[in-house]
Amino acid sequence: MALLFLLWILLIVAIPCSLLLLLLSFLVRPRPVKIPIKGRHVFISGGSSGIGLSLARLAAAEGARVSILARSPDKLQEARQSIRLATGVDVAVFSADVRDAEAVRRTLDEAGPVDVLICNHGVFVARELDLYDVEGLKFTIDVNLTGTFNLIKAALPGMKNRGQRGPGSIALMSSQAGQVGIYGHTAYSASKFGLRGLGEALQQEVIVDDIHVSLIFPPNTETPGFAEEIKTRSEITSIIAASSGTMKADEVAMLTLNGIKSGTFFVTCNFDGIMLALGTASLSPQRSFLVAFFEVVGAGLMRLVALYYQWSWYKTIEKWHSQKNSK
Ligand SMILES: NC(=O)C1=CN([C@@H]2O[C@H](COP(=O)(O)OP(=O)(O)OC[C@H]3O[C@@H](n4cnc5c(N)ncnc54)[C@H](OP(=O)(O)O)[C@@H]3O)[C@@H](O)[C@H]2O)C=CC1
Ligand SMILES: CCCCCCCCCCCCCCCC(=O)[C@@H](N)CO
Repeated sequence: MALLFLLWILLIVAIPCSLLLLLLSFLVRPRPVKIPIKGRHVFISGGSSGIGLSLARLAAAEGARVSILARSPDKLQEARQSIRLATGVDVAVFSADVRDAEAVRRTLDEAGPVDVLICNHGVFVARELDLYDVEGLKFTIDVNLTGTFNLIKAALPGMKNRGQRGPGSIALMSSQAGQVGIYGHTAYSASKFGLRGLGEALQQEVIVDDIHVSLIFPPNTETPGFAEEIKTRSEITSIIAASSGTMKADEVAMLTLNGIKSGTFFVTCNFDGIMLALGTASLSPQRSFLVAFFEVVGAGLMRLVALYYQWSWYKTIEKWHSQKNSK
């Protein structure tokens, strides 16, 4: 009897799964790639603080030639000093506002050809849309989205003419708020969702140049920017964003760099991020047939988990408003 049961399991589970794995190992595109960091030019925007500073320190420690860009010259010098103290490596610093396309172009010309571009800069002021002024909405989109276009546009010619310097990478620092809309983050989520469309389209355009795109999706991360954000954001934003916990900048940086090195398109940072990636896979590229397997077999369950989170969030919103109205 037990033997029959085992045979039955083999027939209806193991064989279809094996066939699916075989099919996916043929289908997944683009093909897997490894991106070296040692001896390569890694250019990091927003590299003077938070996740970007951790990334710069990590890349320098791994033997990369590192350039960091940000607006404040003082913060850049402090960052340069802290990286030198931590790694003994002297990084190049460039002061420019990513919204200024001409300044970004001049910066990338001066920095020289880039092998790994990490578009990490970002601003995030959480506020309900009707309390946001138009300038504030425009500022968020201009920095987070248009600024990223400016960086890629300026870096791409040099990246395409790398010669025999191996595969290149363009990494876009998104957020879990770029996978699901978050209360109080209308402009921010719009800007981060925009990075996904940019990344998916760009990967199709630059695969021929052996350039590989990664999108990074951190949860709340302990950084100076986050410290500012939590001072003013709504309680609802805090409750919803807390669904995925809070990570350290060094942890996110290590996962980011590992994701870039392994050519991963969706780089997740925690278990909630893995569920989010499975739940939002849609038509995104996938290089790993194993991850593709879980995307295929897990899609239905992830939708159920997502509906639970939506139920929980709308319950929170309803409760918050009823408490506010009862005061
Ligand atoms: N912290 C978090 O909870 C999370 C952050 N992220 C994302 O990670 C990235 C880094 O965030 P985090 O480390 O927290 O941010 P920080 O505020 O700590 O650092 C932001 C960096 O970006 C630079 N920057 C900001 N605006 C511009 C601009 N217009 N031009 C050039 N550089 C600019 C800042 O330097 P300067 O001000 O001198 O220009 C600074 O170096 C962002 O894209 C953010 O959206 C994603 C998920 C969670
Ligand atoms: C399919 C099932 C999904 C289950 C998991 C859902 C959890 C989502 C939580 C979203 C948290 C968003 C944090 C944004 C952090 C951020 O970017 C701001 N701090 C500004 O930087």
